[in-house]
Amino acid sequence: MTATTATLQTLHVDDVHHVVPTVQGDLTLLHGASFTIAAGETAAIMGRSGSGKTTLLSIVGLMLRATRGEVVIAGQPTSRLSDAERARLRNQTLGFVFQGYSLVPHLTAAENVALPLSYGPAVSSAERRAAAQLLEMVGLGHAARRYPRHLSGGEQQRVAIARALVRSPGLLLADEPTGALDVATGEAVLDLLLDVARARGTSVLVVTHDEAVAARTGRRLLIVEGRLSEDQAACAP
Ligand SMILES: Nc1ncnc2c1ncn2[C@@H]1O[C@H](COP(=O)(O)OP(=O)(O)OP(=O)(O)O)[C@@H](O)[C@H]1O
Repeated sequence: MTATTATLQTLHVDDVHHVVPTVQGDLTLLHGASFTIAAGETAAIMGRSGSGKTTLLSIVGLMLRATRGEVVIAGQPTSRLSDAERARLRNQTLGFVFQGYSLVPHLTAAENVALPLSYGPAVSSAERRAAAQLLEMVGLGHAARRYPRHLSGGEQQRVAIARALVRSPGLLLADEPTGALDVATGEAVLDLLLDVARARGTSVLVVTHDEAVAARTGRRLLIVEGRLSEDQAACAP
């Protein structure tokens, strides 16, 4: 891969297989998944419950090692990296949004957004300002001092989105980000996530089984029993 293509590809997944041992013998959860996400691209991974979506997202998010295949993030092949190197790359290049918000209950909204900054080098005043700005961007500047228990589900997910973007990741990974919200709130939160990510040039890979969520992204990948393909039906006129 040349340096130019590497910088244009936020993510390259090459022939990823994942096999887990079970009492009945080895179970293959992923059968050679391959795809590329370009810089600034938004895509959805769709599939039924149990098809392997979360397994694939965990591998892309460097939380799980694939049995075979390669995941290249921002031009960096990851399969041979140590756990510490993978953790560093994850903190530098990836942001995460989950269904359950996963905010720290005893920290305010502003403190939750700034939390990822504390994992790296000392926080600069510019980074603190950026965290405050992000809270404004998700429409919660007025709620900076509130604790998660005093925010609605939609508001908590907006805080989680701001937190995921605070270190300016190249790629945002979202696993069923609207799954715990009612339809209207979910749509508003997803639109916000995509708008804020686009404004910052961040690629987005969202796992969902919701057609309405997938329709808002630029591209759909379909996973059926661990086999991934482009969703051609979605591309049809
Ligand atoms: N470590 C494991 N050992 C055995 N089976 C596993 C393991 N991890 C996942 N599975 C199984 O692999 C399949 C795929 O799981 P995965 O969580 O990736 O599916 P999913 O598409 O995200 O499902 P959902 O939409 O319900 O969250 C499921 O049948 C799950 O039970």
